Amino acid sequence: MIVDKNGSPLTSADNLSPDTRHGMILYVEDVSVSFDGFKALNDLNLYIGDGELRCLIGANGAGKTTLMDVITGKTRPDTGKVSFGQQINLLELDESEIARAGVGRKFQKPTVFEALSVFENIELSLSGDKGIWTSLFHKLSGEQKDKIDEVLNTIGLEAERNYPAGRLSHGQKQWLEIGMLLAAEPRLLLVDEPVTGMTTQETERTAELLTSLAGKHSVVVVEHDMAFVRSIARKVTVLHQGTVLAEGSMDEVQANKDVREVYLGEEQD
Ligand SMILES: Nc1ncnc2c1ncn2[C@@H]1O[C@H](COP(=O)(O)OP(=O)(O)OP(=O)(O)O)[C@@H](O)[C@H]1O
Repeated sequence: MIVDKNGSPLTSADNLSPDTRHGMILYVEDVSVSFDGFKALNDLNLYIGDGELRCLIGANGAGKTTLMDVITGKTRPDTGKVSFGQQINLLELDESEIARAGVGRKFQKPTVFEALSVFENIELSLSGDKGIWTSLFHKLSGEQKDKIDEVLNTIGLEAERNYPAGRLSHGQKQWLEIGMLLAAEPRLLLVDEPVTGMTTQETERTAELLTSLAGKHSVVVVEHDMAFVRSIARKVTVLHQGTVLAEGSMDEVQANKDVREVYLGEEQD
């Protein structure tokens, strides 16, 4: 078995960066997923541009989580193709291989190590599968320290670098978790409902953070907070009954008759 520097087995996804020469980082084509005969995703097509920030909206049960689960390998579709760049077939990889290929996922609830400092939390995610003790007692290289500083700067937590993560506010924990993902340098970040439970100020800061990540990373944000979506999205995809109902700017989708009927109706004045 061939292993990488962390001792993890090498797979076809390692040493491969997604081929984005056509400007696309993610291709989801004709994907269907059934649970006991119920189609949670129904011939769904979604294309995410390299460096794009996309918002995914849709009522409860529209299929947003199932779609994220398919992209990250948690759920296998019955039919369809999912490709990372042009050449990496995500349906052939398991969840950890997909993460190592460069797809990061942030779940709604923050899961930081509360007793460890902000710095140590990021340090841990730099070191892959080595385990907590080896990671914390292993001497960091200058390059690794620079990387952690860069992440702290991006997420705006330099002043809190030595705080135990448990002392951070809810919003700061969410940013720290985004930072932990960034330490692994993902090309595509999937972010699930990042501003739930945040104060107005934290929500604004999160909008700035996610916007700043686009370009270097491609970011897909699932969110119910329409004001937040409006503040960050250039392009919005509306899911309904497991398929794409509409796609375009926030103004375009809000003006779309089908969208108004099934999803935004109650928000129109
Ligand atoms: N493991 C499962 N078994 C059976 N049905 C499921 C399963 N996972 C999801 N579903 C169903 O598939 C549909 C789509 O669910 P999904 O969680 O993807 O929607 P969602 O858009 O993420 O909704 P929400 O905004 O509430 O999180 C729902 O009707 C849900 O009940």
